[in-house]
Amino acid sequence: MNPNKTSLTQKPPAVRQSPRNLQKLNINNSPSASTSGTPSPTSRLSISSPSSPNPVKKNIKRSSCPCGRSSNGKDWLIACSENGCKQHWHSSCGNLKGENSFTQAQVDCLTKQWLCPWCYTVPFAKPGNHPTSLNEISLIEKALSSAAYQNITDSVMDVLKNAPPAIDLSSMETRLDELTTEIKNFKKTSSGFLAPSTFPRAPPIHEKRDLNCQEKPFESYEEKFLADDDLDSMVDLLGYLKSSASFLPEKGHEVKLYGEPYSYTGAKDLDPDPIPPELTKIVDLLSSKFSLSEQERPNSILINFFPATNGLDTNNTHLAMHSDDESSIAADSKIITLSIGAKRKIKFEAKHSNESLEELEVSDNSVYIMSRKSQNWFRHGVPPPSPGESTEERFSITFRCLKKQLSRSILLIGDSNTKQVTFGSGLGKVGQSFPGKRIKAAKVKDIEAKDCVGYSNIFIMCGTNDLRCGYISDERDIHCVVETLKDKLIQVKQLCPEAKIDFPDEISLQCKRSKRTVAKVLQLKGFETFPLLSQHCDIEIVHLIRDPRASIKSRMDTFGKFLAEEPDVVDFTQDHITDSSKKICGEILARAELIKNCAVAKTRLSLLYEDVLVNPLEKAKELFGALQIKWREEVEQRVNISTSGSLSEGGGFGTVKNTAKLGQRWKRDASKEFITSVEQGCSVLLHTFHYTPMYV
Ligand SMILES: O=C(O)CCC(=O)C(=O)O
Ligand SMILES: [Fe+2]
Repeated sequence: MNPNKTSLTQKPPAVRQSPRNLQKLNINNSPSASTSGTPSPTSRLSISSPSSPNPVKKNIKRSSCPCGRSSNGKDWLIACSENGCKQHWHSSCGNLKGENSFTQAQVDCLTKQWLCPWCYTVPFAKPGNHPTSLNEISLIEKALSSAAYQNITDSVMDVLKNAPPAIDLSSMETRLDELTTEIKNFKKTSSGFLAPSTFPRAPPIHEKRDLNCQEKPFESYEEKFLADDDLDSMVDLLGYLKSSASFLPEKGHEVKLYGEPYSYTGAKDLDPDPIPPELTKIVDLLSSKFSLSEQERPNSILINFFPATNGLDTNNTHLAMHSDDESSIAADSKIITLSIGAKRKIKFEAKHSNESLEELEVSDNSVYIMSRKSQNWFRHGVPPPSPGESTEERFSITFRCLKKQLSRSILLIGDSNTKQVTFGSGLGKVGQSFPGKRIKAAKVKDIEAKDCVGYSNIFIMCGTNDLRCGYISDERDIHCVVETLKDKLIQVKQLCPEAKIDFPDEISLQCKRSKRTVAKVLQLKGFETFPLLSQHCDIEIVHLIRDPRASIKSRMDTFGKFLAEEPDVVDFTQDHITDSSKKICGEILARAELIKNCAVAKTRLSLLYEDVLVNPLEKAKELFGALQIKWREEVEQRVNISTSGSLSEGGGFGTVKNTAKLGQRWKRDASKEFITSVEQGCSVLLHTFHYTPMYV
């Protein structure tokens, strides 16, 4: 929880410093001129009332509001930024209701390009320009109805009221720089981050890097394992291998491999022989005795031969400390070792602390079992006998379950967006060539490093839900999410150093070619602080707006059954759809307004999702143009390929879609009752962005 939450709703102090081009009423010095020049039509603040009268300006003093009244110092007096105007207005007369909740920095930012009711012109396009605009009614008229505007204004004020107090931007900037470097470094090396600096909020929740596990260094040990007959045939096989010089030397011992090729550090290229009948019999015995499934059945057998020593050269009979942590060994399998010959000690140690653990003394005809997972926490080895100590020869026959394609194994840890990815065999499933599984983690805190053990590729796809939460109110909360994710990634990296780890770019992505950092933000609460941020960062905003009937349907389908688990999700039961839709649309409109008014952002662009789906190439070019990114042939090909497939290609996560059909799918899937409820709740948004209602 955000420890500062309560302070966010506190009333601002009674005495405030006057911001640039703002003055308290009754103070008579003239305002400083706006520095922003004439804004483009799309950058105009549209929360002023367009139906205000247009009184003659001449007789009104510039330092006082056209209403001619005093607000006794309770209201801000705001100067219009239009060069030829510069008229001052009480914020409430200028339809900036609730302005007392503004922090000074917010007022400063918002008023840079504020246009008063006299100068403001409507930024919306004429009806008929949008492909979904089928009727000829004057949408402008509808959009300009004062009720609609009041609704928007209220939404904006709602958001602003919950805005955080003014932040020490210089320290925030430092922290942001650090964070950018941290993310860059982490992406590059997938290792250490900088220590958190003095960031002006309660420190992020640093979860304990808990690398403890439920695994034991070895699971079981059993003596007198083979019956006499099986033992005799094993001894015969080992004698034959020795006499036929079949073992290949390694440091401190010799080896012979059967079955699936097993490669490990320090191994010469071992050319395996097929598993002989004597060993197949033992594999059968192990499988039934330890109830191994077909997926865990050993298919690779490595025999180690430890020569005898009379105590003179004890270093010729040992196996160095190591872990059998190769990704080719099935994640959930067991490593089983049968010992034949002299009694020897097996040493274990904890990898992350280097602590030595209890030794296991293995005798002739005994079996000990280690889990594959335990290999990421523990090392094991066969130490040489003490100098002067003599020992007879020993063989260890080690059984493993290997699969070549496991070197591409995948663990997908993700939120509900990933639930469509299914592993296994068959059409539409991932698994034939990329075996693996999905583990649910709705939020970053749910990521468990121990789940990653044994997988070659780890995809972590969650974070969106964290950013949507009610307690996210500004950048510092986002930092907390980033810090938690960072901690989790470090844990995973520590535990699975060999695994390739990838995580979503919901939070940030570096584009080297265009030298930009891209942040994809989904319904981010606290977006209103972006104007503040953008004073210190070079910000370009692309706002993608989607038909609320489609997006609410999609949210309902995704979260419908997660309501209890994710309390921040709005209520989508039929009786509440209208209210929930109203709330969602209010937030979207408020965000649209804030983006439009973010005077300092270099570029602001609004795109309708449906337009992008219908004309992907044209819209992509428009986007590249607006952001001044060079259009390239490869991009054109990419857009064409990914937007002209069949609708279902690749399933929900496919990267090829027939986008033209996609945008209209909600009409097929949603009921009339549902659409009607959403249209009732979203009438303002539908009209504002020229979506044609079906039933309301
Ligand atoms: O000989 C033993 O008991 C251990 C063998 C082993 O660790 C290995 O083959 O990887
Ligand atoms: Fe081993």
